[in-house]
Amino acid sequence: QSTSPAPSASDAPLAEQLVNALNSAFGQHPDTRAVHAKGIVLTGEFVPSSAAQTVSKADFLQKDTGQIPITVRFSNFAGLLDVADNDPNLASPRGMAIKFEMKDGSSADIVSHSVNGFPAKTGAEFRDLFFAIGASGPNAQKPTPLDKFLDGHPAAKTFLTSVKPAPASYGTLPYFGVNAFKFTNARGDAVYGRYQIVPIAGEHYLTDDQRAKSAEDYLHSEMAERLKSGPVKFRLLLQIANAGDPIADPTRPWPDSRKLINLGEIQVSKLAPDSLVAQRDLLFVPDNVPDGIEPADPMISERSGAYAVSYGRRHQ
Ligand code: HEM
Repeated sequence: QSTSPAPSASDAPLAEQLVNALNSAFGQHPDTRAVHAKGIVLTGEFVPSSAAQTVSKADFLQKDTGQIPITVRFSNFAGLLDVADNDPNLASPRGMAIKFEMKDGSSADIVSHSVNGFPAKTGAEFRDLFFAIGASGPNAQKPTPLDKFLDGHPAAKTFLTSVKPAPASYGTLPYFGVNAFKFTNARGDAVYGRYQIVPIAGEHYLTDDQRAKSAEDYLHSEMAERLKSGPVKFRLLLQIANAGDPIADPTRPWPDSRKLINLGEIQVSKLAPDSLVAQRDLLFVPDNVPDGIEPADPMISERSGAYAVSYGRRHQ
């Protein structure tokens, strides 16, 4: 008979601790991701640019590969399936996860969200933040564990207290990969980069009044409506680090002046017939990358361990 570690046991593997920490904040629910639980699944294509192969020999970035089928999942933030799309706190940041499906059966994933930054520098810090959130319910004594955590972690405080306006559409938000990867081209030249995904329709947000009046599932119905007039398009960009830019600290965005390389166009064209069924089987893993791309920020493998644990728990 197997025994589960106590919720905050420090001798459990970090991946388990991370999911325990998320579960302490949101609860553990059947068939539900520990975080980014409510989402919609779509299919589409990625068309690599001719510049992409100058950055990396990764198979999905080669122009001569042609159009690559993709599966995309947009999501709200919280680990709760019933969070309203217009919830002012629990729905943001929004997520965009992409799976590039190669002809040989292999795949590559990008898992991004709608803020250029992160509240924690490392996996351990993320765990401590979420255990603090879990222990700071309405009946917690002041100062709460979260108050204390935020006092010592200014980046987390800024992230949690910054206003994140509700999007008009999942298709009118920019998304950011946040963690840095190393990209190597066929000549062996390497750069560090972070993904940025920019909506071709521009960025559009709701006013507070529009948000308050919008329906609980407005992002789903809006997407169905939007797709009637054609694919929803994004530009996949790579922001290139200058020497000295922080590679292993996602709380620190790189300056906007850094070089951006256009890697290609993402076209999201169709909603999956049954998102709930499709998303159950889907697992996006941040370190699922082909030859030519390597995780550079240690958080990428910490994340990947946690995603696998969450997948296991939601299939129990
Ligand atoms: C240590 C840091 C992090 C931890 C522990 C963590 C943990 C998780 C877990 C457990 C899941 C659920 C996976 C599943 O059940 O399939 C998840 C999903 C997700 N995470 Fe993270 N995450 C971290 C950092 C990030 C960052 C930096 C981003 C954005 C750049 C991000 C964006 C997302 C998105 C969009 C999803 C939903 C993926 C999907 O649609 O299946 N996470 N995360």
